[in-house]
Amino acid sequence: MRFVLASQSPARLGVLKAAGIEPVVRVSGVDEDAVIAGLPNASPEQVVTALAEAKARTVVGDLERVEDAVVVGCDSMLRFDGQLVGKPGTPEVAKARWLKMAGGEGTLLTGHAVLRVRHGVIADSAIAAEKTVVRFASPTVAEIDAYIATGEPLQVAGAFTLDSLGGWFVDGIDGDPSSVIGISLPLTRRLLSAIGVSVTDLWRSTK
Ligand SMILES: Nc1nc2c(ncn2[C@@H]2O[C@H](COP(=O)(O)OP(=O)(O)OP(=O)(O)O)[C@@H](O)[C@H]2O)c(=O)[nH]1
Repeated sequence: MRFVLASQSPARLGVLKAAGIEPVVRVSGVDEDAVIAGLPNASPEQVVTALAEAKARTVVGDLERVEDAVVVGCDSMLRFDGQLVGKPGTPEVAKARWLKMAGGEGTLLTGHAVLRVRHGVIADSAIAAEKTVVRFASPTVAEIDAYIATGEPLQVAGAFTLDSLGGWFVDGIDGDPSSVIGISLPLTRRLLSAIGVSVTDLWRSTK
């Protein structure tokens, strides 16, 4: 069975490979702003699951010659201070966010879409969001500036990482750590089971 990760995220790929999966990567290139614009009254969970599903569905057409595949799409955003935010985009936005985040907490939501695809046709799907509460430390302004200068915060949802430089500034989490990094292993296991796939079988499968 082919396992297709519809994401450019090196972190998602790393989590899956460390957990015994050898995904084929197919970047969806979905216009996330366009999807969000079409969801004016959606809840945060609805936004991240809609984005995850859009990403997964986008790559299905490439699989016409594949008899049996699983396609996984994900999307991560941070709910903080009453807002749902993705990547900061600029150093200025990253700094403004960190000045607010320091000493506080937010909820990192990751939407997951798991599709069963046979010869390019979606045979089954399972979609859900995982939530992890993140308690931020209180870095100094100089530490925030140094962190932003590395460029890392600009590449990630919520302008922080758990497993890289940002880890110095996270006091703790309540919930699934893999979901914060980009893909929840326990939730993905449950979604795979819902479409008739046992994750342990995937450990032995090749690309
Ligand atoms: N390493 C790491 N990456 C994180 C963390 N939190 C969020 N990210 C990354 O931030 C990015 C969130 O943006 P998304 O829009 O979900 O995904 P993307 O990177 O744009 O890639 P696509 O799935 O192709 O859209 C993902 O690459 C996540 O892996 C973290 O704690 N650690």
